[in-house]
This record gives sequence, structure tokens and C-alpha cells, in this order.
Amino acid sequence: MKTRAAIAWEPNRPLEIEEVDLEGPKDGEVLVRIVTTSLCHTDMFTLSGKDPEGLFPAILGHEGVGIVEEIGRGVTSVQTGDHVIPLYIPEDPNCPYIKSGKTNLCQTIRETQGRGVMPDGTSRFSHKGKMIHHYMGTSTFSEYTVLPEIAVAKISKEAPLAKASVMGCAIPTGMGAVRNAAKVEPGSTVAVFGLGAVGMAVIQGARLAGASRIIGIDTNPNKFPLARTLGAGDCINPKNFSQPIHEVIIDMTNGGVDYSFECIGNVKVMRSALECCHKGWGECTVIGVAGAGEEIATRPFQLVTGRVWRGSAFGGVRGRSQLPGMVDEWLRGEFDVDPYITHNMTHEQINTAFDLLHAGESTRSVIHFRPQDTMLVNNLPGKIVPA
Ligand SMILES: NC(=O)C1=CN([C@@H]2O[C@H](COP(=O)(O)OP(=O)(O)OC[C@H]3O[C@@H](n4cnc5c(N)ncnc54)[C@H](O)[C@@H]3O)[C@@H](O)[C@H]2O)C=CC1
Ligand SMILES: N[C@@H](CCC(=O)N[C@@H](CSC=O)C(=O)NCC(=O)O)C(=O)O
Repeated sequence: MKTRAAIAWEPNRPLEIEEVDLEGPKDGEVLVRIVTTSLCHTDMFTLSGKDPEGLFPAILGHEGVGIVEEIGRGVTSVQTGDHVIPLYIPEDPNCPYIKSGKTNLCQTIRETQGRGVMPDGTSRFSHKGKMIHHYMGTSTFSEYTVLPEIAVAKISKEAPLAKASVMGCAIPTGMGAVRNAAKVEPGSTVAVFGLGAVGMAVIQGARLAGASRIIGIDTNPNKFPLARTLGAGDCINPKNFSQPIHEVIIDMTNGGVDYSFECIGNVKVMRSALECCHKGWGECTVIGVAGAGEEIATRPFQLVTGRVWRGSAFGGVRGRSQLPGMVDEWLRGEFDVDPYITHNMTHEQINTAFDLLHAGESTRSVIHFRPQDTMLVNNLPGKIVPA
């Protein structure tokens, strides 16, 4: 079949909307029509060329929501018409990592996914005979995409497809890191470095966990109003202080915070996020993605004296068994998705989403493949970017 896709031909080059060829789903695969997709910093990270797994040409995009159009032989967990969220971390119940019960990091298709191909080692995408790589096993910047059955989460049809894409990455990543990685307890003090969509989801998750104090840290003060709305009692800008930010936080909290989260991808900030944690028990969770070759550093004494440094991928959430429940939480009104969506635009405008994110002017831009179906609806959060 033919489908329209935003192709990343090479690093640091704007995406180009092209009609590409898409092979149908093979055994164990599903064809999904993406209804909306949103831009995450990780897409921009890969387009920058800093991603060691960044292969070009590719169809990027990993935060999306869609409808199953066709299922391949052997597929049993979804059917045509189901509403699904593509998973860049799949969930194979037969994967030893999943069976361990200790992680969400399913490894069943990780090797081929890292090479931009499907489990059989081939791509379903091509353009004028040239192979186009998949991305993170999802490629949601194409209107139609093919994924393995283990990489789709069936969600409630009550979830508005105009907004649900943000449940494909940022929100489970941030809220899940609070719940599953850090296990923030009621009454805790929390510092959140980076107030993009991921950091905002951490704030929302910390508030729901009953944190007594949430400090938002960002070099862009325009992020502070939303951070406060979602639960940050303090918002501070490192540029406003002569002393290191971790010392500022230690002074503010009489010794340091119980939990911190790095939601930027800056290895120097990752150190500050650790060293602002309380001696004896403070725990830092790294969510941000840093480029190949970048390393973190601290004095071992920081760890010897009780601080913990950990990481979190997709918030530790198991996509097929746990993400649908998070969507249901949203639908019950236990948290909100609207505040994350700052811009709405058509597929043809996708490079504007990158420009807005790079400029720090957006939280999440939602790309609508069929604007007549999802962009011209009532109560759409955020701005509609004029053509
Ligand atoms: N581990 C995981 O599963 C996931 C990781 N990520 C990563 O999380 C990070 C955040 O993603 P988004 O929220 O989409 O990014 P974003 O670009 O929307 O937000 C980053 C925020 O950090 C702020 N910032 C930049 N440098 C700073 C500094 N030195 N000090 C304080 N604030 C600073 C920016 O102003 C911005 O508000 C990225 O590195 C992304 O790749 C995203 C999703 C999932
Ligand atoms: N290819 C990148 C990997 C960067 C990374 O850490 N990815 C996260 C998700 S970021 C989503 O927005 C992740 O879940 N990683 C788990 C995994 O198995 O890759 C690189 O190599 O740096």
C-alpha cells in the first residue's frame, strides 16, 4: 500500500512528507492507522545525529495513537478496529526480562528494533525502491505503520484520539518513574529538573503520590506557570543563582530532597540532581537521554553516604498490561492530559513542531493526520497552528 510519511533523510535536515510504500503485516504483525502523534524530545535527539542507534533514512515518531486496520496471521490480542498505542518498549510475556518481574525492558525485538527493522530483519517501508528504516519499532510519523503484535497496547475506545498520543510516551514515562522507579511516598520532598512534558508528568505523578513539596527547576521560566498548575510549589531557574543549583536546593530543603528526577538529558544536571538528594536516603532517577559517549560523574562518597542513582525507561510501565489502566485513570479524571498539549497541527506542518520544541515554546505538539476528524473538534486543548 501507499502511505504518507515524514521521512528523516539525514541528521539535522527537516523532515520531508513523501508518499512511501508500506508492505502489509506479516505473521504476528499488525497494520495501524495513526490518528495523532506528538513530538517528544527523543525524536529531536535522534534527528540531531547524537543517537548511536539513529539510522537514516528513517520514519521517526514514537508517541502516538491509532486504529488497527489489519492483523497478520497468528495475531490474537487485537483485532481490526481496536484503538491502540504503539509501544517502543514492547511486552512479550515469554521474554525472560518480562518473566523476571523485575523490569519492563522487554528484549524480544530489541536487537532488530535497534537496527530499524522488523523482527524478521527487514523493513516494511520503502521509497522508490529504497529501504526506509523503522524507528523505535513505531514510526508514528507515518499515517500507516506496521508493528509486531507485542508492540501495541489496546486502549479504551472512550479515549479521545485527538489527545491520547501523549499517553504513548511522556505521561507514562514521568508518572511511571514516580510510581515504579522511585516509589515516592506521601509526604516526600521532590525536585524535578527539566519542565518539558516528561518533567510535567513527574510533577503530576508526585502530586498524586502525595508529595509534600515539589520543586521545579528549569532554565526557561515560561515553563513555571504550568509546573505550578500541576503541583510544583517552588519553581527555580539555575541561571538566577551564583551557587550551584544542588546547593540552592539543599538550602531550600534543610539538607536535600527525598527524590529527584532528571528530565533533560544533560549529564551535568544529572550530577546536580543526585547531589541535591538528602544524605542517607535521597534517590535520584535519571529519565533524560544523553548522546553517545556522554558519561555521568560524581564522587563515590555521594553514594557511600546513602544516595541512590537509578534510571527509568518508559516509567517502568509494561505497555500491554499496564498502559491501558493508566489510560483508564485518565478517563476517570484522576489526572489530566490537556495541559500537556500546547499546539495542534497537520502532518505537513510537522517541522514546525520541531521548531517549537527546540525554541522551548511547546510542551507537546500534536500532529493530526486527518484534521477534519480530530482537529476541528470541540474543546481541543492548545493552539491550532495556522497553515
Ligand atoms: N527514559 C525514557 O523513557 C524517556 C526519556 N525521555 C527524555 O527525557 C528528556 C525530556 O523529554 P521532553 O520532556 O520531551 O523534553 P523537553 O525538551 O520538552 O524538556 C526539557 C526541558 O529541560 C529544560 N532544560 C534544558 N536544559 C536545562 C538545564 N541545564 N537546566 C534546567 N532545565 C533545562 C528545557 O528548558 C525544557 O523545558 C529528554 O532527554 C528525552 O529524550 C523522553 C521520554 C521517555
Ligand atoms: N537509541 C538511544 C536510546 C535512548 C533511550 O534511552 N531510549 C529510551 C526511551 S526514550 C523515549 O522517548 C528507552 O526506553 N530505552 C530503552 C531501550 O531499550 O532502548 C540510545 O542508544 O541512546
